[in-house]
Amino acid sequence: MRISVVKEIKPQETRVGLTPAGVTDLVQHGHEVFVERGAGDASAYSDADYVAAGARLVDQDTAWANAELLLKVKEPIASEYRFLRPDLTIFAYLHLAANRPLTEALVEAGTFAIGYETVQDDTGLPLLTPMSEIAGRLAAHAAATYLMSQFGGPGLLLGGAPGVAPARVLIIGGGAVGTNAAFLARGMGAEVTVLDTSAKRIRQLDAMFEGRVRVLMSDPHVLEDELRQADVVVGAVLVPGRAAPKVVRREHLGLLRPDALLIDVAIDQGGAFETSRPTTYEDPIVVIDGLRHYCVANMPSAVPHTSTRALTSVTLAYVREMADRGVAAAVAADASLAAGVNVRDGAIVYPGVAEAFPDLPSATLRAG
Ligand SMILES: NC(=O)C1=CN([C@@H]2O[C@H](COP(=O)(O)OP(=O)(O)OC[C@H]3O[C@@H](n4cnc5c(N)ncnc54)[C@H](O)[C@@H]3O)[C@@H](O)[C@H]2O)C=CC1
Ligand SMILES: CC(=O)C(=O)O
Ligand SMILES: [Mg+2]
Repeated sequence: MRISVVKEIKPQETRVGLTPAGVTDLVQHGHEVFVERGAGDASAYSDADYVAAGARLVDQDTAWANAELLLKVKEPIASEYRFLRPDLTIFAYLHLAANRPLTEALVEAGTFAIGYETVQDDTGLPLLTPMSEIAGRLAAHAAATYLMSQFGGPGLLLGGAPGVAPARVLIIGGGAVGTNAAFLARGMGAEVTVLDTSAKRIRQLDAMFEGRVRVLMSDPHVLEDELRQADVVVGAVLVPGRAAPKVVRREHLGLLRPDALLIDVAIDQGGAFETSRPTTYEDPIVVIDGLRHYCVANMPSAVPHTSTRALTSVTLAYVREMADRGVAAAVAADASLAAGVNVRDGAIVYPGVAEAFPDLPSATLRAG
């Protein structure tokens, strides 16, 4: 199969969709791999590394034109829509339920679109989890940084000091993001509370944290009480493939301290806070209703050396499966991969996306 890797052009996106080791693997399986010049630079992979691994270097247009299967990290942005076509499969984070223009573009082009974030196996979301783990850890870094005076914060040290109270971090959603944010924030000495709505998950977290983190079942009263006390609130909820539930509503903001920091990691699915708007690393914080919101939709791009490796380590097996069998046959044979299919043959086939855009064409995913 002809597989292409393009350079990410979303602002400040530094990851790349395949490492040179991944190229070697695919070439050994008899596939042709095209890599856009410079695609790996920010992840410390040079063009020479890709050539040594067996890839052919090409320009952007050629990479898109040659591809049967196109690997990316982030969703295509508007200037890339012109490359979408029916005989193309795209494998990337798509987050379509929060992105109507891209959903329309994929439907109109008839592109076969598989979102990393909805591939689902019996362990959960294997292609989302590594980036969630990284983003969760980075959320603790962001909390520590933006509580400091020099970064516009109230001047609080996350872990406090001997005899002085630590900061209070409220994490809403105790999955991969929430757990990793909690571990790191707790490790830095913060007083951490995690809210979730799944009794099963709450039991797991309770056992995992052994009393070092408060783990509470969320309900409207608990949420309001916790918001009143928080210095930092982290949005980390997910209902796979669907637009994020708006857990913190505009009217809740009045409960918060005026210098509280809101970090909405769930922004890629539309955000867990009603007031959130996506930001980038160029300007991560936006002040809305007087409160600082940190809403970077590609947090792992701050650490591309870590996150590019983590991403290829989980995507490669699926890429190899599609390349070896053909995309349609691989999807028909593997229910985990089939769960990743969001748009196919000009119709939305992922229920959570169809629900977000009821007026766009949708169909039930068929085998083959
Ligand atoms: N901004 C960024 O750069 C990144 C964002 N993400 C996003 O972070 C979000 C969370 O991802 P994961 O932790 O992997 O998901 P997950 O599925 O591991 O965890 C989500 C948790 O939220 C809980 N939940 C659902 N509805 C809730 C509600 N109303 N109140 C409280 N808890 C609720 C679930 O029970 C679950 O435990 C996703 O939208 C994901 O795409 C992930 C990686 C990077
Ligand atoms: C999950 C995702 O959207 C990211 O890593 O940027
Ligand atoms: Mg994202």
